[in-house]
Amino acid sequence: MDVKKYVRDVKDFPKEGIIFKDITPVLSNPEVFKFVIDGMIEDIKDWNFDTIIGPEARGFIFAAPLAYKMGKKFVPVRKPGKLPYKKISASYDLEYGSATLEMHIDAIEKGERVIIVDDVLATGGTTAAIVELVKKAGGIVEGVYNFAELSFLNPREKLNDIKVGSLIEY
Ligand SMILES: O=P(O)(O)OC[C@H]1O[C@H](OP(=O)(O)OP(=O)(O)O)[C@H](O)[C@@H]1O
Ligand SMILES: Nc1ncnc2[nH]cnc12
Repeated sequence: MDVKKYVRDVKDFPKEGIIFKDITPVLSNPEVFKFVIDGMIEDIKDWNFDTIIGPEARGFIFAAPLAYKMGKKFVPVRKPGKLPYKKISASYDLEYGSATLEMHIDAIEKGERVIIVDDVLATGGTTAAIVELVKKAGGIVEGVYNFAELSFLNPREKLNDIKVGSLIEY
């Protein structure tokens, strides 16, 4: 299946000069969404991890079904002020601005192996910030896996020697 047919380019959103990859046509077609989730699982089935971290908001859409189907623990990383308990935080730049992400202080145990799952890997800023959070908590990043990767923005440069995979690449 040509999954890219279901990703819509929206010019100048949310800022002039950005071509936004709109995933809603993937989500509105149950057959395509199933193909995508199953394909993502197939790609990472041999990775060695206990836990999937998903960043708010679009990361949740892919990370949670993967955690459910693979029988793994799910950890949400959220925008500031959303998590109720004690938190650790990291700030970062992304394609269209800068932001802070938070994770519960007890979300990950020392030595726990985690992967980070998101919809789009663009500059890599979001993922690099989550790697920092996992390291602060004493966890080990097994790898990073995305629905779509914007390789023309060179996100892997920010992620050094971390294993990176993506279902589709631009
Ligand atoms: O690689 P980067 O340059 O960091 O960009 C990728 C991030 O940007 C988007 O999230 P956004 O912060 O727009 O939030 P949303 O999921 O709530 O829409 C996307 O879902 C990724 O998490
Ligand atoms: N161009 C883009 N499209 C969709 N999500 C993004 N997150 C960062 N850059 C993006």
